[in-house]
Amino acid sequence: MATTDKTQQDAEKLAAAQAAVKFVKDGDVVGLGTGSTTTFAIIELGKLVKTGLQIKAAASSIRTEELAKSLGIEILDLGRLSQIDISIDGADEFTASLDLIKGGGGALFREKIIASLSKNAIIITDASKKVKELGAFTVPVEVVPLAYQYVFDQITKLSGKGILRTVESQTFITDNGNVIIDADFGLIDDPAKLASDLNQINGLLAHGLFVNMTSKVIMSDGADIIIFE
Ligand SMILES: O=C(CO)[C@H](O)[C@H](O)COP(=O)(O)O
Repeated sequence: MATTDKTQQDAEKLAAAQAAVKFVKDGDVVGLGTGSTTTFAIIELGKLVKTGLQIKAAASSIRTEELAKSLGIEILDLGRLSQIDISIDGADEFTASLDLIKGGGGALFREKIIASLSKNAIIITDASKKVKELGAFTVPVEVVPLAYQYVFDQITKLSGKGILRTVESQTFITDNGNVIIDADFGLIDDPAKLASDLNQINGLLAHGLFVNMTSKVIMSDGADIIIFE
């Protein structure tokens, strides 16, 4: 049963993170996601590194990179990697068929590159992220600023209601210097079709629908670890 209690949710995030880091082996190149759940995993990895685990990592955001470095995890240049052994990231929603919405933290573009490079793309979540159908959470869309109105209008043509993301009344700017449109498509019957339609839009750098990109979701519901694969 999903909870909204933060302490309980944090306990679930930690449990999922601890289960996920067990899949990391000596010598691995590890892709690190962004967000509160992934933060638990990065801290667990930092502890393992201090006790001798040898890994190198690629980060999906500046804040993840800073955290990882502060814990003694060596960071590689994501743009120079052809493959990542294992990645650990969070999600805003997931279904039993491993379709995801990501990008609540605004790191979706680099997260998608990491997932694309990963042999083993692991998503960790608390129980609140499991849904029957995606779409209660809006789909984040990263847009090159000069294409903003064009992309916004294309999203409207796909029956999406877009809102420019702001933080404290200021336009949110991604680590890549772009803006985010949070697009409400209602419940999404066919995530693969919507993902493909969004992929056709020029000026749209990345969207938060992750379809066929995940090896397993490790979810904690507080009592048990449940693995979807
Ligand atoms: O996609 C993401 C960031 O771009 C995060 O993984 C997603 O928003 C979940 O975050 P949290 O673990 O804080 O709930």
